[in-house]
Amino acid sequence: MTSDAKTPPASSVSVSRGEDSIHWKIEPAESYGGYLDLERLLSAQRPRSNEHDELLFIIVHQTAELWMKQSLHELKQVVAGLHEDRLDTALKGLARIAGIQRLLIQSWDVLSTLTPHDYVRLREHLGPSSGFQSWQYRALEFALGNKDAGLIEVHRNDAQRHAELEACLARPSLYDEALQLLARRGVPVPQAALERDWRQPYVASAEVEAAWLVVYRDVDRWWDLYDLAEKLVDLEDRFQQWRFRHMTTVERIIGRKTGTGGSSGVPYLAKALSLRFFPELWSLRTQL
Ligand code: HEM
Ligand SMILES: N[C@@H](CC(=O)c1ccccc1NC=O)C(=O)O
Repeated sequence: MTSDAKTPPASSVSVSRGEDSIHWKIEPAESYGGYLDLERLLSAQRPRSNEHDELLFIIVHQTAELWMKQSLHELKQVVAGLHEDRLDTALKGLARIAGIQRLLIQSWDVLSTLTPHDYVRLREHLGPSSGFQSWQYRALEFALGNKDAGLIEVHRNDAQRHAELEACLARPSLYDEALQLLARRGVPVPQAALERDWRQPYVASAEVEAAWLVVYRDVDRWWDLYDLAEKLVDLEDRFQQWRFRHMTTVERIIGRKTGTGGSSGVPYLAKALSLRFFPELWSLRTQL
């Protein structure tokens, strides 16, 4: 690092608040912007139209993709934590993901300032592109347990992405790992849930519900598993809030138009609201 703290430029006296050890001469590569690669980050917004609102549209999506990247990174640690019986590690990651989810839910407040009038004009420039093609979103859904293999077909022309999603599909989900943990602790989990083809969608069963009921009926004995289960419910609750805000934001902006990705639009998004990552954690409540 090149610094010359002794000689702040005369013009800096009023702005340096009397701090005379500030590093004034910094090589760009070693600076804040260099470390964060801001040159690249801030030149990655390339609007296709002259519409004022297109920058917002791009930035909301790009920040969502960055937060999805961080969530996937945390989820890996959460799943590994469960796999290795390190529940504290798993809970720490889940708390961080919860913070990210709150941000993502709030970001709909910014995007819903986009009016239908402004959006139709920039929509013409989107072609067939759609959030439906977000491979990180699909990886998140798979990691959480919504194994809908057909949806990776849209990445068929991108061998690398396709292979990554295939790998993600073939790994046990967060819920699969939670059930393994339950079984290792001595809660009777049916074999069918412990040894299954991870690529297949998870199918809810009365036996798995009964296993969770063991935990929920004696929370003092199974406190850490109960705590984990409630954190999973929180996660799914917030995921649904995100889906719901997506759907309502879409409806207020494009109404009942079909989507650029080729789906029915709002009806397609509404169907996702009946999906469940951790079905028995919801159904067991009726039995308590
Ligand atoms: C003006 C704002 C938006 C509109 C009008 C919109 C519209 C839509 C529509 C109509 C679909 C259905 C697929 C299709 O295109 O046919 C969709 C899917 C999707 N959108 Fe958006 N969207 C918006 C903002 C966002 C944002 C900010 C994100 C964040 C990354 C996002 C992520 C997704 C994802 C992940 C899907 C696939 C959902 C699934 O398969 O369950 N969208 N969107
Ligand atoms: N499916 C949207 C288009 C869209 O939203 C979109 C297009 C390009 C990049 C991100 C998008 N956002 C989420 O789906 C529409 O039908 O208007």
